[in-house]
Amino acid sequence: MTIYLDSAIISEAQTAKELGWVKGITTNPTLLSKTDLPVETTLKELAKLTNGPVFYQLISSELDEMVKEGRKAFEIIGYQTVLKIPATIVGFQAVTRLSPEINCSVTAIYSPAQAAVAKEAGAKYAIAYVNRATKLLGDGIALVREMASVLANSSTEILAASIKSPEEAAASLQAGAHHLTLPLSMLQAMATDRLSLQTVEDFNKNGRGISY
Ligand SMILES: O=C[C@H](O)COP(=O)(O)O
Repeated sequence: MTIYLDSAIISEAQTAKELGWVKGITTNPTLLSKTDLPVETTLKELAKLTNGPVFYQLISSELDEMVKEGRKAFEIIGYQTVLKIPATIVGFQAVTRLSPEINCSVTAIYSPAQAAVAKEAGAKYAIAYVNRATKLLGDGIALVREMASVLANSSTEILAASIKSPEEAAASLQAGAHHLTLPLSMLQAMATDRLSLQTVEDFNKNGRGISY
């Protein structure tokens, strides 16, 4: 299992790096629009702040343009590149073209059938937007479970995105997601429990330890 930061803000990537257990960064066009830096600069800086993958989502919608954009992203980010390619007919064509040379994910999957196509196209990751699916379809966790069933025994891994609570993050993993991507606030929330803080306070109040 791997947990990624879902952000294009450099200071957030720095904070996530300092957390130590965040293993990569996912972006999308909306997240990239939240910084004034040129996209190329942002992607290069994000890549410096993680040893893991940096996900870049293609914005072109025509096949040859998508292939060009994907190769350009690889030139900018390098070996850490994972392309996010939308789950559309042309998107799956682009995955088929690009996956032999660059790691690809299929993003915005809303059905187990699309997950099956992502696998056949050669995607390394199938991305489920859990909370959006709950809002649009009724049960985003069920979508992850159905995708896990379809992708069992394949090398295509499920990345759960659009997570709005620690409970939703844990439920996604229980349903079969291999990885999570979360905004910084959600990463911090996942690591925090009021009872843990209370318990530690109880131990430390009258407790003893080594001098250093
Ligand atoms: O790109 C993936 C994001 O995790 C989607 O999250 P969102 O539903 O909050 O936009």
